[in-house]
Amino acid sequence: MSVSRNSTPRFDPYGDSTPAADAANWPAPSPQGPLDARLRLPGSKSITNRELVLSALADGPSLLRAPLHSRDSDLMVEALRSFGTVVDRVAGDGRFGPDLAITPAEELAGSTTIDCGLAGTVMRFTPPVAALALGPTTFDGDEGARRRPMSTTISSLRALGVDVADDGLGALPFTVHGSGRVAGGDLEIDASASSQFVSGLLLAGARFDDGLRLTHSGARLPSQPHIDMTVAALRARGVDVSTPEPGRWVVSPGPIAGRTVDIEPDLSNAAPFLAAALVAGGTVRIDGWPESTTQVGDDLADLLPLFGATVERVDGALVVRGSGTITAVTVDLSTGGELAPALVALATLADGPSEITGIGHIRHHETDRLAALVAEITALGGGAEELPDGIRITPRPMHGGVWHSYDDHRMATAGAIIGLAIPDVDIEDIGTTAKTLPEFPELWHDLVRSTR
Ligand SMILES: O=C(O)C1=C[C@@H](OP(=O)(O)O)[C@@H](O)[C@H](O)C1
Ligand SMILES: C=C(OP(=O)(O)O)C(=O)O
Repeated sequence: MSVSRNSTPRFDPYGDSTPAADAANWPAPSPQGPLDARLRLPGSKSITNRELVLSALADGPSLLRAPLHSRDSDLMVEALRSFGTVVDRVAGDGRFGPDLAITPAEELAGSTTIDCGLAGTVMRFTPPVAALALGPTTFDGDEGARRRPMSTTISSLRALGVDVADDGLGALPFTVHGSGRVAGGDLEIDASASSQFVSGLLLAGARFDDGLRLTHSGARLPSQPHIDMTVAALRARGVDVSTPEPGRWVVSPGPIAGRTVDIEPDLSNAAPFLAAALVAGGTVRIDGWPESTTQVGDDLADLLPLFGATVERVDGALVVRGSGTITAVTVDLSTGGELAPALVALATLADGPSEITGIGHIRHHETDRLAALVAEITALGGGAEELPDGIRITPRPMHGGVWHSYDDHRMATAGAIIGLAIPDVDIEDIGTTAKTLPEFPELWHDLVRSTR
């Protein structure tokens, strides 16, 4: 496959429009016919990183079975180790790497620097842990991480009486001067930029002297299922947490139990694979799909039929069939913004204009995803424009070219979806999928080769 370049200026969060070297680009494979794919996916990023934090804060050892091994989970492991948590790799079913045995530290120790990479879960979940540690912990991350909003984490810790030193920009880097304890109590925050501000505080709240009575007072709250996932994970470890009304959570002070947890496969990472059935036609079956789950990726079973798919749950698998025709949609995705890049990619190949709204906050994800999607789709000849709270996609004949990834795993996989249908799409930096799915290129090649 030849590497072709488009000359449309792209959205450039780095202020550096130098295109990546051709050598780094990955020719997106296209199938020879309808798919007949069957696969399993590695563990959920969101569950793995919650369970790692809870295991570090627990009053006894934990075992995470079939956890995710990726850049985001590795960064979380390293962060928790630097507080004194022991995390051992132990033999598991081996499919996607070892299990993790976690022994909490006797006392959490600060005096460390934590590399958050580009992981929202690390930068929003570990500062409250640092507040419980003794000594200063400095947080920093990738250049792109310094653009992600952190002011709610900083101001909420300060409101709880924790000393935090920053440069006043509400972003990384900053230093939490932990004193070994947090008084806790009442706290009002604005979590409209990310649900992770709520989850980070709830995860540590039971370890605060007075627990946590948290109220969200902003205009909207994205990603409610991710907060429900946090509440469920706490309850499974014996923490008394209630939600007396929407936007309010009460965590009683008390121990967090150690436990053995089977980590579910990552259902949000299923989005590009399932979307492929609609683009190429045929069937994609993902085994190990949980019967019930707090993962928002489960909503794909309701979302993909809107695009024209047939979806069935069969013997613990989710089976998606496409006819090769994709129906345009109008959908509010405020609960599942992380699914947006894959669904936007699908919409570029639909039979009419689509609007996906409720996702203004994804401007603060790994990159400004609305700007990045519009830039990359229009560069390949497609039609897309930003809305105040989302994106309008107007399908037009597209052509090959370089699809830029912006260090964003879901931008890279969105390009791969389009590349199933449009010849000569070359993905810049496919390696960025290692953030949550290092196996993506291999699994995608297997999917594309699975034609009947
Ligand atoms: O708590 C979590 O594990 C996540 C919450 C969501 O963040 P936002 O609320 O910032 O969208 C989601 O998009 C992200 O991928 C993971
Ligand atoms: C928004 C995402 O990640 P993060 O956990 O870094 O916020 C994502 O994975 O889509």
